[in-house]
Amino acid sequence: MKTLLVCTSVSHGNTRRVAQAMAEVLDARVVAPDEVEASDLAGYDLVGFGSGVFAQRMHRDLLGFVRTVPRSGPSPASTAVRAFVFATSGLPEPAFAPFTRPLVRLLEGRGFEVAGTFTCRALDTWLPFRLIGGINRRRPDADDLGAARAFARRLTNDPAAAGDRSRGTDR
Ligand SMILES: Cc1cc2nc3c(=O)[nH]c(=O)nc-3n(C[C@H](O)[C@H](O)[C@H](O)COP(=O)(O)O)c2cc1C
Repeated sequence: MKTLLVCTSVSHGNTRRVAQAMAEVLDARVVAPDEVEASDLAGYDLVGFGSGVFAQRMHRDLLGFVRTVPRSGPSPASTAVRAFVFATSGLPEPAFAPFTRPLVRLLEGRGFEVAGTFTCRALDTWLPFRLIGGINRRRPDADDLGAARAFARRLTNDPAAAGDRSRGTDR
């Protein structure tokens, strides 16, 4: 299964660490949005999209990249490419408004079949938290990365994992 992970990780490299853990399982390459063209995505069976959360939203570079994919999908000739979304955040994800939901909808509008989402908490030094040395220090930790690997494994084992939603270690 040819897999690519597109990841924007600008604050502490938190999401990149999660991406690397998934990439090991999926035997995938991890790239930043400016290292890939939207049309390249048609050549993959599975594409993961991940970033940190900023002002309640996933990173604008990642969202902007997905918007460059035509509404008809990465390639008019291709069948739907499977995708998944992953995010790291300082604060817990609100159940009523998942951080990943806008990107999932954007991807679905661009012809992707979204197989699941993964979120976990991670070091956050946003202004008020910087005063106390940040929150979630040392995260993502071994449990978080283990949960990321398990999520990736489910994507390989179960091609019909549609709707799989993992909140990582949920703590
Ligand atoms: C300017 C700024 C704004 C942030 N806004 C939020 C937010 O709204 N909600 C949240 O849960 N975390 C927020 N965070 C924390 C980041 O989402 C978290 O640190 C994330 O793991 C960063 O990922 P990265 O290191 O891969 O860029 C913010 C961090 C910064 C620096």
